[in-house]
Amino acid sequence: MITVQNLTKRYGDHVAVDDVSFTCRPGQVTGFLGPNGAGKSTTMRIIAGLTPATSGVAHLYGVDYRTIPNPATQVGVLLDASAQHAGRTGAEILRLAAMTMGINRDRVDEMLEMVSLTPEEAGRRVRNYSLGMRQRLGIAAALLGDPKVLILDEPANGLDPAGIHWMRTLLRDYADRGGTVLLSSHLLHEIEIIADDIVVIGNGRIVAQGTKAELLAGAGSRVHSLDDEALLRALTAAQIIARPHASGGLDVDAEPVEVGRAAAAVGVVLTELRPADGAQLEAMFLQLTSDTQREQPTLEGALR
Ligand SMILES: Nc1ncnc2c1ncn2[C@@H]1O[C@H](COP(=O)(O)OP(=O)(O)OP(=O)(O)O)[C@@H](O)[C@H]1O
Repeated sequence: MITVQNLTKRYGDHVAVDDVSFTCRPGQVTGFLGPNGAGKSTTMRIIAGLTPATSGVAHLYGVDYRTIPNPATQVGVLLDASAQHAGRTGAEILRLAAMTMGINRDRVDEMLEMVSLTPEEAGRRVRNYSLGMRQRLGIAAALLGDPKVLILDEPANGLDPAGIHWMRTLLRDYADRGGTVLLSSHLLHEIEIIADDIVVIGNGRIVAQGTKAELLAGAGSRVHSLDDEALLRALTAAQIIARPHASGGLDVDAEPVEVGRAAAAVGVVLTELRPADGAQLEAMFLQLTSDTQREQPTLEGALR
């Protein structure tokens, strides 16, 4: 369980984290979303005892990280996969960590196998690792002490699609066994699939939080039919707002059952009907953080 209460971090005049409060529940994956520079890493660093807060508290099971004896056996942290000693091999890094934690070295081989680093790769120096291999090693290090809480900053960074799928399964399994996961990611689709709870931060302030179901409730439907024009007319007649989607079909501000009813009433054949997905989280994210998004420069100048 992670409890963050009225957390503020100032760097000089700059407020990086501004009165932030949220809770991460055991058995759930909490997705932490926000644009670049929103304050995600700073918040996670404070929770993991690496940066002092200016005010407010960040507690793990009711206590400050820095007061936990042998914290790596309670809290697994992956904040920067490139922060490992580049001159050591993956296996050496894990063995040293196991020694520091006072845990059995057999666990190192178990973890290497779990993150799919082969013995040959584990014997290579980390400076020669790809980003995805570093992430796998970082995840192995975070899980080494069999902690109850995981704090992961952009763990999917650099992983290939199979790696992302693997991580998703791993974290789901971990949470299902009662673990608490706080996970930041820029991959909104990933968060949409894996997170149970979502916290959105913009400019250091929380702009939304809740269960994924709450935040995406009423997100509407995506529908494809053999006659979208007739369907659009039928929906409009039923006072349901709908608009054509850029890649075909319609986005509808109503639940699938209402769309199906309107289509059935006019005999339009549906080829696909489902609750709106990832695009909806993206729309929510962009809307909630619109004040804090950077301007997107056009390519005009660059292409000249
Ligand atoms: N040590 C520091 N000194 C001064 N400013 C800092 C320091 N660390 C972070 N900041 C500032 O605090 C703000 C929040 O940074 P943070 O790294 O927490 O954002 P983030 O949400 O993790 O961003 P990203 O998605 O780009 O990783 C930024 O404006 C950043 O420049």
